[in-house]
Amino acid sequence: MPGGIDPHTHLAVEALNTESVDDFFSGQAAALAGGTTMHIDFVIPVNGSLIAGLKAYEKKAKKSCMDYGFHMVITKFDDIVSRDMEIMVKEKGINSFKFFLAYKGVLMVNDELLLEGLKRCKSLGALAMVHAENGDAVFEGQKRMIQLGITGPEGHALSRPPLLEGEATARAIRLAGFVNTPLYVVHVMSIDAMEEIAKARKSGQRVVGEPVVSGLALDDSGLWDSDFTTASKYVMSPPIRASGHGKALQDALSNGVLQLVGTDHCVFNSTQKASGIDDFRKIPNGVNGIEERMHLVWDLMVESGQISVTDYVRVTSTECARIFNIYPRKGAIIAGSDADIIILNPNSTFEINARSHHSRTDTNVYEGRRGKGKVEVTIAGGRVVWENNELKVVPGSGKYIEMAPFSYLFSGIDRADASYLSSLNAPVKRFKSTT
Ligand SMILES: NC(=O)NCCC(=O)O
Ligand SMILES: [Zn+2]
Repeated sequence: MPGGIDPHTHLAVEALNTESVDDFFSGQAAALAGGTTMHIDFVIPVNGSLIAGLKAYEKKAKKSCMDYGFHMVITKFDDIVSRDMEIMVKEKGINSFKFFLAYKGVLMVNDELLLEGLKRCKSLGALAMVHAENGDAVFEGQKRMIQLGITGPEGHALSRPPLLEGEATARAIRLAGFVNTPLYVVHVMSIDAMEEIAKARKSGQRVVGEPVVSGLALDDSGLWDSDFTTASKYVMSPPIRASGHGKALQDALSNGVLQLVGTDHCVFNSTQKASGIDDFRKIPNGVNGIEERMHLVWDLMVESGQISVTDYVRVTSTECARIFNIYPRKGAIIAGSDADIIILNPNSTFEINARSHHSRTDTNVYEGRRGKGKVEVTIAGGRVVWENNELKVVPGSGKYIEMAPFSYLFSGIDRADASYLSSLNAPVKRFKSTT
């Protein structure tokens, strides 16, 4: 089958945080060992400059051992950002931008900025992505937990409940509908958010919902573990939810309400996580998943009979290639496409643990998990890079994949705009009556 494409990773963020290029490569090695042959990574601008941000990331990525692409994060909006967004799309091969509705005072954008961003994305044919949690309310929830004396990792989940994810998802969807531009909701973690996506899609709105493997496979019980190292490894945002949400997200993936599976892979080791030992607000957010995604999605969804093998290929590879406009170069095994191929043995078993995984991080949120369906061979660009449990990666062999704007999600948007305009019956030509 075609190699996996992970639409949502933060390997470069990890490497920037630790100033260690090795962390970027260890994440990539993990990806290849897990059957993912391309990842799309988030670039967070340095000092608000998209161009400087991209340069910093490009430096890290030079010795990449696998194919990769970039999304770009927008944290402010002015004429310079607007121009830089155009450069990113027209010259740098970036066709999506992420807006954080959470992380108040750091990355969060308000509705005015989100609207400006949505309009700019639409004009460039770029896909707007949202991290959907109400950051103002999260801030309030965090204060509430601290006042209650809840300073440990469980306070993270308690301070940002599903309703805040549902609210922000609904708001982003409505604003994207108002602008009439496609919207991609990253890391959908709750029933509340999923139901907003279901409603919008039913009405015909172009909304893509991305569950991540942690949201599908885990529940929040780990956050209540009495060992801080164990509990803190599960801290990510939106939080891993109470039991019941994961199964609902699985159902939504199998019935088409949600379209593709990402990881949001963004790991911090236990020393980094320990910076929040006295205050959950200081625990860096993020969990692993890039090595586990293909295995766990197979085991959870195919082995259990919830989706077909064809649907597995769609949600782990093909749909991502189509949304980010790189199909059929990626996401397919046909003449002319890159020879990114994996062999997954459905009868072979896997067991996950931090001792044997390929990321440099020292914990794994799936520790001890066993299942069926193991990637035995990974071929990237026609070269075997993983076989007999052995990695054969060559630094520098990975290519930067440019992604063109105006994916299929934009087709017909202009006609919908035209019919909206003709439906207005305005402006009304008026005369002023004389009395
Ligand atoms: N999700 C998370 O906790 N970490 C990565 C950054 C983000 O996507 O919010
Ligand atoms: Zn996010």
